[in-house]
Amino acid sequence: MSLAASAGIEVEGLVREFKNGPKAVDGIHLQVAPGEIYGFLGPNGAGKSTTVLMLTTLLPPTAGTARVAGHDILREGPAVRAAIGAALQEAALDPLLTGRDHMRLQTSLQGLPKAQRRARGDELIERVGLSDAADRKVGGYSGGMKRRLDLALALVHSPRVLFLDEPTTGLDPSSRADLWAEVSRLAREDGVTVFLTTQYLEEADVLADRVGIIDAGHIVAEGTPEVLKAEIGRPSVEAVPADRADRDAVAQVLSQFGSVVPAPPGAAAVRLQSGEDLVAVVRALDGADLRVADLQLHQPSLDDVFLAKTGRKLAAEDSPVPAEVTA
Ligand SMILES: Nc1ncnc2c1ncn2[C@@H]1O[C@H](COP(=O)(O)OP(=O)(O)OP(=O)(O)O)[C@@H](O)[C@H]1O
Repeated sequence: MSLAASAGIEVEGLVREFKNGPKAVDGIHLQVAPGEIYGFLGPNGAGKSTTVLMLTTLLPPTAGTARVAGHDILREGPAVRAAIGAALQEAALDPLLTGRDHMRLQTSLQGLPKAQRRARGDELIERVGLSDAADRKVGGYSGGMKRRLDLALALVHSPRVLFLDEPTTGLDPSSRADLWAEVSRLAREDGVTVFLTTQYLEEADVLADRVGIIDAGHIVAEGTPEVLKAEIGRPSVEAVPADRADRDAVAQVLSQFGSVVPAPPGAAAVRLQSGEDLVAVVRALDGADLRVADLQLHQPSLDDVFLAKTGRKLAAEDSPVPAEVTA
């Protein structure tokens, strides 16, 4: 078995049809390499959770199969479950137990030797930033704290593959950024393969090495966020001259770098011929003795990708971008 197969995910023609319901997942193929963060992006009802339930062996597929960490989800369920960790949408937390109680139960359920349970629980509680709240009942935790505890519980047995189903839905930007940083660290430092579903464009964009966009049970686009966006179109650059009277002169200089696109009053913009041109634009403006108050590069977004593939916008409202992620 190849290394890729042993710690990654390989999905072949996976289908799930619900009785009297839709074909929630309609023949998807995908591969996730070991240590890769794969962002599974799609609107409500696209088939993301159904896919995760099948890959974690909680729901049998109608057709097709998959190998997770080298094990077939149909024939080797126990081996799959031993290799994976999962934080799903319905976190099974008991409001009357503390965070530390949950860790104690989970370390025991996962069969950790008694002598190691306490230390492993404390280590993970600290890693997800819950040390101060560890002895409080979970009923009093915020949504973000519950998500973080859920992540810690999923990590108890050091899984090689981690499934996160919409891990940051409903979280405030700072809790979201904390969780992104931890997921990023798990992949980069510990080599954990991460399959993460999300409705948030920025989450997929910032966190995922590769993104699969799912709509109505079909994967409509797949690739690195950069490549997907590059397929849609080149970035545009918009300049606001320091002196409004220079607008036409600035537009003239910009036009050497691409085709003119609409810009707000007082500004000029072009769609660049290549993504590398911003420095050249600055030099050219400088060379023409034109000062700019603002110069911005607008990259096409994953929403543009979704729009191009499905004819619809993915999200009317999206999450704000957290300040920093330590990727
Ligand atoms: N148990 C079920 N019985 C019947 N239909 C179902 C069942 N579970 C999911 N579906 C349907 O399958 C489709 C895909 O649902 P799924 O939960 O996988 O989507 P999702 O992309 O995870 O959406 P969300 O972002 O809302 O969680 C939806 O139309 C949903 O209504």
